[in-house]
Amino acid sequence: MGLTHQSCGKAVLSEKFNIKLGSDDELVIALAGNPNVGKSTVFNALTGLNQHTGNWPGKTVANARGNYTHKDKKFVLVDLPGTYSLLANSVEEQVARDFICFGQPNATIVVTDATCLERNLNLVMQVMELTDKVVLCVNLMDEAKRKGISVNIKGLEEKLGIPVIATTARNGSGLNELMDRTYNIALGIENIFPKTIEYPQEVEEEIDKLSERLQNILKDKLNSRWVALRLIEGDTTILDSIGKFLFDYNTQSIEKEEACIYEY
Ligand SMILES: Nc1nc2c(ncn2[C@@H]2O[C@H](COP(=O)(O)OP(=O)(O)OP(=O)(O)O)[C@@H](O)[C@H]2O)c(=O)[nH]1
Ligand SMILES: [Mg+2]
Repeated sequence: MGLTHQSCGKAVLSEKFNIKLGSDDELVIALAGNPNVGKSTVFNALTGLNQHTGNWPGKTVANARGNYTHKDKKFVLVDLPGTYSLLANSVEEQVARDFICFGQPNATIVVTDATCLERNLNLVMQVMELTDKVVLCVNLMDEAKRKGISVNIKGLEEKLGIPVIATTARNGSGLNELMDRTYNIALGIENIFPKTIEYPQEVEEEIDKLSERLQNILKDKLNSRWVALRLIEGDTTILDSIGKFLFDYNTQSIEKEEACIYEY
């Protein structure tokens, strides 16, 4: 058997990401976003920790983690490195991708810059392709206001089908609502209808064929449609990560199962 019971779920968090949950009902929240959009500022405000923040990109290169309590629940918040995509073009992208894929967070908050939202939405859509437990935090609202930019938060929420919250993390504005909506998504309280991306028919047909085969291997451990898309794009780094996080190294079955993906 390639998939081991122990290497799934909470055990993966502990063994592969060194995140030990205090209790079984503790919830894990990932904090993703482009570089320099205020992720660590949100992280510090929520956890009371002092993750380094500054005015230049690329400071958070490993996963920092902290805790906060909201209402009756304890949360572990994981501050991911800043990335423009999840396509594993860099170490940062791979670290962020692997955590969202294999850490199985109960929700992922994507922090964005209100002054250049369009560029930031690329990552939001990529995260939405991977998981439907997404919360969009539109940060730096004070800067947007200063520049005369207004953001239609309700309109975004309707178009994307996920919670969208305006924040100015530097002064704490909007963070309570961010925690409320994240709580709802993590616990499945709020009904959401995340927009799905549909590709041209011939691509969709290939996705269907490949993801059906992947489903047999991945079970429900990872979104097989998303993996199929990565493989169609020629990104095979996901196979290394699947081997590392979901399967035992050293088993013949993984070789057989990976070979079966490659054969396709
Ligand atoms: N004006 C304003 N500045 C903010 C806000 N949030 C964060 N900042 C500032 O933006 C800069 C970057 O913030 P960080 O929290 O380090 O950003 P980050 O996304 O963690 O950056 P990386 O880890 O490099 O990806 C810092 O100077 C923050 O003080 C905000 O809402 N308004
Ligand atoms: Mg940071």
